[in-house]
Amino acid sequence: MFRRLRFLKVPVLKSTRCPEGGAVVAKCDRKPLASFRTSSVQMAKSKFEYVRNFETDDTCLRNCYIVVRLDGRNFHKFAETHDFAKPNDDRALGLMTRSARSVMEELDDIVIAYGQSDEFSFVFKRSSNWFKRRASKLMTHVASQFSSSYVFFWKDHFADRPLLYPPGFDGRVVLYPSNQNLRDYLSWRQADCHINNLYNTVFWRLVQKGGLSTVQAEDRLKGTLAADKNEILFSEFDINYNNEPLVHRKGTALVWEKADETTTKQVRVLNEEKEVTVTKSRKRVSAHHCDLIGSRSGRSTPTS
Ligand SMILES: Nc1nc2c(ncn2[C@@H]2O[C@H](COP(=O)(O)OP(=O)(O)OP(=O)(O)O)[C@@H](O)[C@H]2O)c(=O)[nH]1
Ligand SMILES: [Mg+2]
Ligand SMILES: [Mg+2]
Repeated sequence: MFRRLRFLKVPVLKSTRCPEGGAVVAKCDRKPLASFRTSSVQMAKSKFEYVRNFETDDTCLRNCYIVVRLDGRNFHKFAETHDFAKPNDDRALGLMTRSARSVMEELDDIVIAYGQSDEFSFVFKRSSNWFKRRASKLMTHVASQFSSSYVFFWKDHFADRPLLYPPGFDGRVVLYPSNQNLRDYLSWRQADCHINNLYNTVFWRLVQKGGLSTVQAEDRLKGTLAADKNEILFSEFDINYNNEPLVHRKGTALVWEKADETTTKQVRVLNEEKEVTVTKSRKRVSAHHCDLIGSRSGRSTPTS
């Protein structure tokens, strides 16, 4: 440490006694501290400043939707370690949604978010100039707000299950220049939700109720189409896949919606206390489990 200081030629401070009170004061045996600061500031502006040029410009192209997608790191293991229910754990899905809601409420310009399994996508409006559209700033703010919320709200969703280690989420930024591209992106993520959920629903039925081992269930489902899986569920387990919970089949979309909030207030009118009701229209994040794209009338009723 001291060797490093010597190398940097930092002035060495010596302690000395005040003649009056005996207090220890610092004394510099080279330049006064103020002049050292001035010269180091000058150096930072001149000699060292070139290092800034190593930073790459990651400004997102204007006029595009900016999508930040997060995905849980090694959540296969995380789900096993924390005994997530198979194939869907509603506590875990609720916690993902709670964390995504926090991202939307705390950060600017997110118009819609969509999540399923261990992932969530956040769509920034095309005109957003938040953090000068710098991809790294946007992505890291989303990832850190989401991760800290996931840990912060864990106990609200897993009351009797302690968090055993800190989870992590990776992030990526993708730009979509047209409405159609964005619609297709969201459709793609929702199709992924559907395909995985159908597979997982049949797979775990075969294991949990059908008495197959995981290897046998995998073999049974090899090469099957969606119609075959629906048929197995219906004929062997009396399950109509279309009646499975929407949140599992469609994932969760978060959007801003206006809602009226009514409060009561005490006011003094002509020296008399009166109670009045005040209604204000506020924007709040609401969750939907529906077809994101497709029939315009396919919107389901909000669940929260
Ligand atoms: N049991 C259970 N597991 C879940 C649930 N949600 C997510 N998972 C697990 O999380 C995994 C998410 O898949 P991926 O994101 O592709 O894989 P990963 O293990 O997170 O690996 P990386 O994302 O590559 O780090 C699933 O395969 C499940 O194992 C759930 O509700 N219940
Ligand atoms: Mg993952
Ligand atoms: Mg995933």
